Amino acid sequence: MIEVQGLQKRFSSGRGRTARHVLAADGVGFVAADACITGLLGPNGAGKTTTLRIVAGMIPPDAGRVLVDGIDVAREPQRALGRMGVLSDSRGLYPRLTAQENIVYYGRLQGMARPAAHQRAQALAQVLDMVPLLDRRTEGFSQGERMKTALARALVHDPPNIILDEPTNGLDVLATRALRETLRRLRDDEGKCIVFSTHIMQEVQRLCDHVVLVSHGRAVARGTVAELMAQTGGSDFEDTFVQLAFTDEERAP
Ligand SMILES: Nc1ncnc2c1ncn2[C@@H]1O[C@H](COP(=O)(O)OP(=O)(O)OP(=O)(O)O)[C@@H](O)[C@H]1O
Repeated sequence: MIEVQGLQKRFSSGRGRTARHVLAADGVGFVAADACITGLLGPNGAGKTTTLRIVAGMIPPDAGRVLVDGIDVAREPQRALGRMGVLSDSRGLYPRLTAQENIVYYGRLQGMARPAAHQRAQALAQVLDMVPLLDRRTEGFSQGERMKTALARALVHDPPNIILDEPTNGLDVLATRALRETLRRLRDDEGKCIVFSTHIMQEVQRLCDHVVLVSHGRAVARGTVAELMAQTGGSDFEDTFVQLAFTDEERAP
C-alpha cells in the first residue's frame, strides 16, 4: 500500500529577476491500495511524473511524505525501495549489458543472490514474452523491447508495490495489450499495489480500479471511472476529465 500525503515540490531556474518557479506538486495526496490498480490521470504538466519520482525516492519533496507499506521513503529509503518496483520515464538501461544482465544486475543491487536473480529473470522473460531478447545487448532496442526489459528489472525482486510512469509510451497496440494483461495478472494473482501515470483516458477506463485526477499539482478528484462520471453527471469520460482537470480558462477555445 502506498500513502501519499500533501506533497509539494517547486522547481526553480535562473536567478534574481530572471528566476522562474514552477509548482509541480502542490499538496497532491492519495492512497493506493493492495490488489488494486490506481491510475494517476492528468493533463500534460499536471505533476504526475514529479509525484511518482518523489514516491520512488528519486527526488525529495519540499513538504509532505510518502509511506510505502507504512515505511517513510524519506527516512528509510533503502527499506522502502526494497518494497517497490519502479519503471521510470527514462527507462535507464545499460546499453552495453544484455537484457538479462540488466535485470540480474538490478536484482543483485536489491540483495538477491546471483542464481536467484537469474532464475527470476528467466521466469519474468516468459511472462513478458521476451525470452529471445535476454541475450541481446539493450543498445538499439525498440521502445517496446526497452519497456519490457525495464519492467522485468523493476519486478526482479518481487516487490509488493509497482510504480509505472507512462508505461505504454511508445508501445504498439499488441505490446500495450500484453502489458495490460500482465498488470491485471500481477493484481489478481499476486495482490500487488500498482500505480501508474498516464494522460490517456482509454487506458484508465480499461485498466484502473481507482483513478486519481491530477491537475496543477493537486489531486482534484478520486474514485472509480463510474464514480467520477457520476460526479459531473456526464455519460462520457472524456467530458468528465475535461470538466474536472481543466480550469474554465483552459477549457475556453
Ligand atoms: N526538473 C525540473 N525542472 C524544472 N521544471 C520541472 C522539472 N520537472 C518538472 N518540471 C515542471 O513541473 C511541471 C510538472 O511536470 P511533470 O513532468 O511532473 O508533469 P506530468 O503530469 O508528468 O506531465 P506529462 O503528462 O506532460 O508528462 C511542469 O511544468 C514541468 O515543466
